[in-house]
Amino acid sequence: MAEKYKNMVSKKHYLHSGIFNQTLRDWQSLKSQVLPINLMYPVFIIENDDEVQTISSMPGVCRYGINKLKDHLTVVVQKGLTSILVFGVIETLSKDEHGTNADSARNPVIRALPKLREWFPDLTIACDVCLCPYTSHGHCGILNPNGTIDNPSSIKRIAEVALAYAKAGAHIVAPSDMMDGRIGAIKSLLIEHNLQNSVSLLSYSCKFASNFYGPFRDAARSKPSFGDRKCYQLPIAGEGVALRAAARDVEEGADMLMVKPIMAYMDVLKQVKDRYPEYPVFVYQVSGEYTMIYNAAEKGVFQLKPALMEILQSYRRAGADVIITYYTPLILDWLQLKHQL
Ligand SMILES: NCC(=O)CCC(=O)O
Ligand SMILES: [Zn+2]
Ligand SMILES: [Zn+2]
Repeated sequence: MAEKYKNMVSKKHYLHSGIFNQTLRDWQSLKSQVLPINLMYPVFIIENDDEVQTISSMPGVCRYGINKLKDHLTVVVQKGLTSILVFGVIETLSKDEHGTNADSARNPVIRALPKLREWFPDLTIACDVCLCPYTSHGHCGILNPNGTIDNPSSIKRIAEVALAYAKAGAHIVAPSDMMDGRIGAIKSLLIEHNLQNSVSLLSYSCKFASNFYGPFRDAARSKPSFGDRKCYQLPIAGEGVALRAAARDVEEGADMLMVKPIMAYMDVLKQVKDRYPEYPVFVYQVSGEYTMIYNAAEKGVFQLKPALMEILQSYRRAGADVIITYYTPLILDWLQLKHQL
């Protein structure tokens, strides 16, 4: 008999009464909603304006020449896309010690920015700022002859590249290099050029030396030719140094912060958001996370849509304001469908 269990739940401890239909469930979850404004879409731009290249390590993701990117983005913008994060990828242009082609006139991002601004006047455009896709050694900064980071030269160069993207039309510059002092260097240079009111600075403040970047290095042709990035990207278990990195970037003038990757770093996200509630916090669902989820769905571990929405809502619940994800076009499709119901 269940009789004796009848009065076991006190009045205020019934939870079912708050969640028995979808609207009620949504009300319990409003702060973790995923809307178009919460998504930023990373795109790879190549030199040949009329080419599309598939990326074998990232099924469903392509690199686009600017004319092809126009067609692709036109569709996604119609579905509600609000922002993109642009990466340049070079093939025939040369790579050297200083990453000369990061901001040369022939750089695909420099060439694309004015066109993107013209074609998509309501789209907010962020540019990843780093040297690794453009240096002969594939590291994110300038190196000393012994292979260590030359930090002063690196931040001078990174700031120059950020300024070039800003001048070419980027609304947001997003340095991912992890050199010490780059946020301050970029902010000062932007102010010097009177861009303090029109260009925003999104810091990859907590970027870890992760195992999840593999497919991206193939996508962006940015693999280091020797060594690894452990001397400048954060140690994976380094909670304290990650929080110091966020604090420093706030101090140096970042407008927005980031935690990257995210799946294995949600505790860091939570702490960063709790410490800096007044700053928008971005998370980057990186290439390895993208591909891992894709492959799991392919193998029937779960259905892509409900599982991915569960993952994205968990990032919002943990404090993410914006999620940078290669799944953005697909998610926007789903969100549109939901509104048509
Ligand atoms: N600055 C971008 C990366 O370092 C990697 C992103 C990814 O793996 O998707
Ligand atoms: Zn880099
Ligand atoms: Zn990077």
